[in-house]
Amino acid sequence: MDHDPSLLQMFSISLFFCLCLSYFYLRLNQKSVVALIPGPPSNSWMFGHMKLLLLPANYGDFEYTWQKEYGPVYRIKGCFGEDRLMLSDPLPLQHVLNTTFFTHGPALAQAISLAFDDKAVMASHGSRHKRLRAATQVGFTASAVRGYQPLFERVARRLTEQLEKICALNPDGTPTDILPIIAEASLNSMSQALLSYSTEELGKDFVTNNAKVLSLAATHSPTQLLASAITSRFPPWFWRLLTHLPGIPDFDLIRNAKVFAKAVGLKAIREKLAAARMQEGGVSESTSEFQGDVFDLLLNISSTSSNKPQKAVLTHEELASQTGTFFIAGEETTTSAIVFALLELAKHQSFQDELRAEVHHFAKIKSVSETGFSYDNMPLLNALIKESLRINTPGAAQERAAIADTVLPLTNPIQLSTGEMVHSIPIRKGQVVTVAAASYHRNEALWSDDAHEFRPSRWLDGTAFHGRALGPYANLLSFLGGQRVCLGWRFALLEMQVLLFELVERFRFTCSEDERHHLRAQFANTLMPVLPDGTRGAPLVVTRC
Ligand code: HEM
Repeated sequence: MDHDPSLLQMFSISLFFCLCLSYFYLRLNQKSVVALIPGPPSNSWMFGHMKLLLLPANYGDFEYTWQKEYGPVYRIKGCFGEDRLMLSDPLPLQHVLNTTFFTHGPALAQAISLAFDDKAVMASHGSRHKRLRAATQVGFTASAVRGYQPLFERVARRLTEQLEKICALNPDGTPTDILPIIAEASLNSMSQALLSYSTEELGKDFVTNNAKVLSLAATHSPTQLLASAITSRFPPWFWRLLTHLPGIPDFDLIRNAKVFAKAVGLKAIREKLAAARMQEGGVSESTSEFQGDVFDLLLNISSTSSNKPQKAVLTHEELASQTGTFFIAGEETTTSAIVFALLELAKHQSFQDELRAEVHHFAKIKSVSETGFSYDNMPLLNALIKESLRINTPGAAQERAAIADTVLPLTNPIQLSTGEMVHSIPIRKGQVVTVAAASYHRNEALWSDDAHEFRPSRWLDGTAFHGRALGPYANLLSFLGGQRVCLGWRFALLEMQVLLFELVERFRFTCSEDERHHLRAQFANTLMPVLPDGTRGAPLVVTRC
């Protein structure tokens, strides 16, 4: 039997189109497994759970209850009906952080792209991110950071002098808001250890714009949640273009902050290279252990080398592009960590007394032998830092999105709403997940029944979680982990150790029951203490001891 070739052709084409249509129909209508994972009900299509997650009176008011009810892996609704996964189970968290299947989630990527230079390590991806990380890491290794200790100690002395004056002016013990004071010390630590600059040398333009960008990032409202949910779906070039539109004050601010930060970086590089050239051929004047600040190390001019600039891995342009990121990433996070540690001390007076005894003991050792002394040898000081970072982690929740289809492994199986038990979750490209660091730190299955309590002794009696390693420090997710692990985590820890040591040695911190009751922890970019009127602040009674 003869077939009409044109009929056969038409039949093949129609079959092909039918198959394509069915594929797209099935793909669009195929319910993702994530949609079948149990989670809290939502009564708002527009906001989903985002207001409850990000704008509660006290961070975690809802999230910690959801974790208790649904376990360490559950589904929540994002804005406009989107399904999102909340993760505080170490096994899928490891997959998210340590593999290349995930990148910054859309809202986080948008914030990073707006705030940071596109050559900055935090805003880079793929091979460029790898190269920039490897190059910038040089300024943040254990031995490099040890070299910054005298700089942090100088900042700590200035901070204690400032507090002495406040105590002298305030003998009746009215509370002092310590947040701006610690923020200033943190900025000072950054400028000293990064560039060997005083805060004044950074210039007024840079300091004021930086502060404004930080306070812009610190405001969260329902409207901003919606705006971010919509605009974060646009490609990054679109947001960058937006920041160049003149006449919009917030964009002017963001643009200026980037320009000022880069200018400060370029100025520091020029000055450092000129100073190194002046000493070229001469013997280094430095006899101290100070090898140089972060920029010296990244420019490959340190006092232990011949001071002759050698070929650095970063171009000067690339190094200057990191300035704003280092300041923004390091300043507020460290301020939050130190302020919360002081608030915990104010709430736990007997622990504060024990810690002060330890500090006085080590201060004697330090005064007779700098070499025999290390902040790492102080059990209570380090227990305070770990416990406070666990309970008040500055980066409480971090958004990630899958860049390819993948499968999330689970520690324990989950029963889907269909009744089926699953041991892993297939994830589609684009799926948004939350690395719920704060929930992970309070996961009772890992940290025991008292996970919500501040109990520093857990770090000394072996009851802190010692399981699957997450994060670079104490199994905590405060500095995240994997390829995006915080570049400055050792820097931040030493800064915290030095500042807390000096503060506890000289001052007692207290707060009334009433003030304690009114303080809230809110998360907008960073977890911060907030006063009843919604402004950030941490009023404590500071007395000389
Ligand atoms: C207690 C203080 C600090 C905390 C809690 C903290 C936390 C974090 C977290 C959670 C991330 C990952 C963000 C993400 O990918 O979603 C991060 C990244 C980063 N941090 Fe920190 N940080 C602190 C201090 C610092 C300091 C002092 C510096 C620099 C001097 C710094 C520089 C960076 C940089 C450059 C990144 C980006 C790394 C990358 O994308 O590869 N951080 N930090």
